[in-house]
Amino acid sequence: MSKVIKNGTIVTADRTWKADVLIKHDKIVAIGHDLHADHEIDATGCYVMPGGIDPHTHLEMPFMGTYSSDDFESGTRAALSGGTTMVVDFCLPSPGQSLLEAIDMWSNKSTRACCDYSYHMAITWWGEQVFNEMQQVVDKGITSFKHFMAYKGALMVNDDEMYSSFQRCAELGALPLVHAENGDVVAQLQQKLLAEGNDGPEAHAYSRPPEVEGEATNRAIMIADMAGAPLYVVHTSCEQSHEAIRRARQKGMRVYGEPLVQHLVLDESEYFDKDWDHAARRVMSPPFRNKQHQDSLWAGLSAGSLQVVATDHCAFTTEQKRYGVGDFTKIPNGTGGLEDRLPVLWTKGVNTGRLTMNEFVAVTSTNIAKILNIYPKKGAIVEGADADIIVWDPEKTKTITSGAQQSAIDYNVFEGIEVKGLPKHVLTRGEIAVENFAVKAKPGHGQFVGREPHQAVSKALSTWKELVAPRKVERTGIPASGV
Ligand SMILES: NC(=O)NCCC(=O)O
Ligand SMILES: [Zn+2]
Repeated sequence: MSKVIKNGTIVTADRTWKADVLIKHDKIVAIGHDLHADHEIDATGCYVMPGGIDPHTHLEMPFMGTYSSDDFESGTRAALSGGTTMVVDFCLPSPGQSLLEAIDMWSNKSTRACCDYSYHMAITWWGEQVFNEMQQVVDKGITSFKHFMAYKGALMVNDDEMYSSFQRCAELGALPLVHAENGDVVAQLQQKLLAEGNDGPEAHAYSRPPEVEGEATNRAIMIADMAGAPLYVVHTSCEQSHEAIRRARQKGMRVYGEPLVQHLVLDESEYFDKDWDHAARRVMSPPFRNKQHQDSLWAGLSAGSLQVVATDHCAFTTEQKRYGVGDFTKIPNGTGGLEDRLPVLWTKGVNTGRLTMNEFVAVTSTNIAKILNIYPKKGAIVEGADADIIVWDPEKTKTITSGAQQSAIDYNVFEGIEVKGLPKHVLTRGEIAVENFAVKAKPGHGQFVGREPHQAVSKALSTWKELVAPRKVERTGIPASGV
């Protein structure tokens, strides 16, 4: 069946204009005037934008002795309800486990996804098997690899492993990702705080100051540069980390930074709430920061030194958070955010003048589609693109409350925030998943999106690496050895 979106204003990362959008099956087939189809979607007073892409989610993730509570069904329903039409989750092999086995496990989990999805692969250990399997992982369309510099004794990799993995990424044209926090320093600070009797959720923030993030970000950038690889820094939360990214980009390095909507909007005072549950529900790594850091992140988005706003959606119930009563290091790290990312960012970004509408589209969709090499299939309103489209009503308001959310957990870190600007209709590859603000997502509709290595970036980096490679100087008249 064909569909046409009529009377709306199209907003993309580059421009804003009036036109109708014609959809056949799962694709956009025409953009123009006076287009007609079997089914008409009225977009009067609305903006028509590419569906959001959240490149950082953890659905049903085994972590800190439990599993994150949203699975691919509830997580992607939550995503669609807030205008996100694609998520990128993580295959997480346990130390020693085959990467290919981890892909099979995640493929079994994702069968009921309501929107399209892709994966990053986490590098949780290093060895010949991992080195070899990385090629097969890339061949299967997973072209980005996450490295945890934190979570010592669990997921953390050391510099030696990271350098080897980044070099392998460079060979394969893959993109390394880092969770940048100095895990050794964090582990020592945690023990010190506990020994001093600081066992509450506020100690989580004390144990992860911005310096541990700035140092790790800078280290990862330098290691990636030496390996000849680009670098994507996930959940950039502070000026120290942003500064390292900004400096690297000014030097011409291909480094990308991703703040989360939570870090942009929620600050460290959340951890000092008298209510233990309130504070623990907001425990995530890196932790929320103060207003100066938030200002730095907002500035980075409009200046272009930071490119993407994600959520790192990793939702735990209150009961799960209570595993850490008496020892903050046992509170499962992670917060939700998938369904609120776009409405909160629009309200706090576009409605305040911090972002233009076009910048909003860039940081929620188009930039990451380009970085992940899936543009313009995703992240664009052009003929031939997947019909992942939001019809956005800028006047619609709601107060965020956990009682009305799609996510499976029992609270919402944005509880009580009034948003203005919501998705009225959402299409996922041509299927209507939200109609007049009502969620109609279909489990099983989502498909895996395979990705190709980014040839242009890897060609540029390998050409440069070859030009500056060490070369033996051929000399005449070498003196005799002095021995
Ligand atoms: N960020 C967080 O606290 N939890 C999710 C896992 C991770 O990405 O670190
Ligand atoms: Zn992380």
